[in-house]
Amino acid sequence: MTDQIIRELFDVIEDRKVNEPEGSYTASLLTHEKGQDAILEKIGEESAEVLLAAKNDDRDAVAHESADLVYHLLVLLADMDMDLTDLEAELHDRR
Ligand SMILES: N=c1c2ncn([C@@H]3O[C@H](COP(=O)(O)OP(=O)(O)OP(=O)(O)O)[C@@H](O)[C@H]3O)c2ncn1[C@@H]1O[C@H](COP(=O)(O)O)[C@@H](O)[C@H]1O
Repeated sequence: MTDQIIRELFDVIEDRKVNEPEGSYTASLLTHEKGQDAILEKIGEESAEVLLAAKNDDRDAVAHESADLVYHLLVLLADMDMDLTDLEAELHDRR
């Protein structure tokens, strides 16, 4: 289930990268004038929001901000022409 939704999300992100549809937040990040820094800034922001939510013991907010963080990490992988299998391989190697 978790595997599947992450794969689905990554496929959408890759589609946005190729097709750059109007109004796509993902496409706007991937084509941002700041380049990769735009994505890295979001990862920094979302990480801080996860920390804040955890410090406030707010489980709903931790879930919400973690989803934002995972999404932006996947955008970074796509930006770097990496595949989800790169991440999966790394996680498997640690088992
Ligand atoms: N999973 C996400 C996703 N998570 C976060 N975001 C965006 O990331 C931004 C987060 O930045 P901020 O925290 O500054 O924004 P915010 O308004 O405070 O939002 P929240 O903290 O309340 O999330 C918001 O604009 C969110 O809309 C996402 N945008 C898109 N997706 C997925 O990507 C798909 C394609 O989206 P488009 O590229 O827009 O078509 C969507 O169908 C979703 O499945």
